[in-house]
Amino acid sequence: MSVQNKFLKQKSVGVIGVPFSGGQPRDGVDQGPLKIIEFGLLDQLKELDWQVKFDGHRDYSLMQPASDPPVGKLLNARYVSAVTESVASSVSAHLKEGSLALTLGGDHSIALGTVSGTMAVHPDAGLIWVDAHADINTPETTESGNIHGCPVSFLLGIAGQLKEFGWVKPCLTPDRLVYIGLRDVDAGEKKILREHGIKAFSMHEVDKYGISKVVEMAIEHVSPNRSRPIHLSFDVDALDPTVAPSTGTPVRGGLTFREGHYICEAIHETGCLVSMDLMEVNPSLEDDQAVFQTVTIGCSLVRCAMGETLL
Ligand SMILES: NC(=[NH2+])NCCC[C@H](N)C(=O)O
Ligand SMILES: [Mn+2]
Ligand SMILES: [Mn+2]
Repeated sequence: MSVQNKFLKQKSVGVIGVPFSGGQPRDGVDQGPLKIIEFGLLDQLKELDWQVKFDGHRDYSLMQPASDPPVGKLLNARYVSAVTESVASSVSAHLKEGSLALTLGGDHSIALGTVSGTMAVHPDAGLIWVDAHADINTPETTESGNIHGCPVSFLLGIAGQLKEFGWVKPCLTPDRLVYIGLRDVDAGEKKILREHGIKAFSMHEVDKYGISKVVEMAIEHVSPNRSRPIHLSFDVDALDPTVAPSTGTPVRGGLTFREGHYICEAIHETGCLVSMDLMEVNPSLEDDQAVFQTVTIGCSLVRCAMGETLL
């Protein structure tokens, strides 16, 4: 059974490859989008009857400033800011045309751009963040200084005013955010989640209620009665490292293959998905078999979110 999307004008998708790794220290995650496209994702989406518009892999390295000293603890702040600002306008452009926006990372700092771009067009959209990590550190709480651990705090407007990120508008409210898959949350992040009353289903809740109940509750939270558009930001490290090994910050005890796919299938069934990120696939980590496995799963997660069914 195919599901009609309530918020798209046509069954078309704009695909944005963001070969960027500046939000964290490990090289190779910038090769994620190239591998995913090489693996045939665009043809796979065409087979699902999507009209596919691929922006090409932009060379964001041209945006790297000659000098980018730390801003407080934050590393590569100017570079991350410039790249994500540009990603935001790419995402907005596709959404304004009535297409779905699909962004392939790259590290998760890129979601600062994708979510900003989505909210610019759909200001009431809900955000489902599937990840082992909450990525909600502020410039104050971050221990690593890696901005891929911080995008959500910027989106919520709790990161404080940094002139380097002057373009970022607080576009997200705590009631339109939900997490699935958390299991490695920093002490400062736990405090933020608590203080802002942010809904989060950690692996504990996945064990307790099962994935179908968790996803149902998560969807109902951000899009009551399927009333709001949904942005899905999927960090591949939400999956267990035995399932998706090639990623920069793996954490054991993650989602199974089916749990990850179930999330995407259920979100497709809402008919509300307008924007999706697939982040943190790093094809330079682990052996060829592991890379193949991770890239394959990345593609199948996207296909499921875009309507592939088992029957
Ligand atoms: N997108 C990710 N993989 N984030 C990992 C973040 C890890 C840690 N919480 C940090 O702030 O650095
Ligand atoms: Mn993560
Ligand atoms: Mn993440």
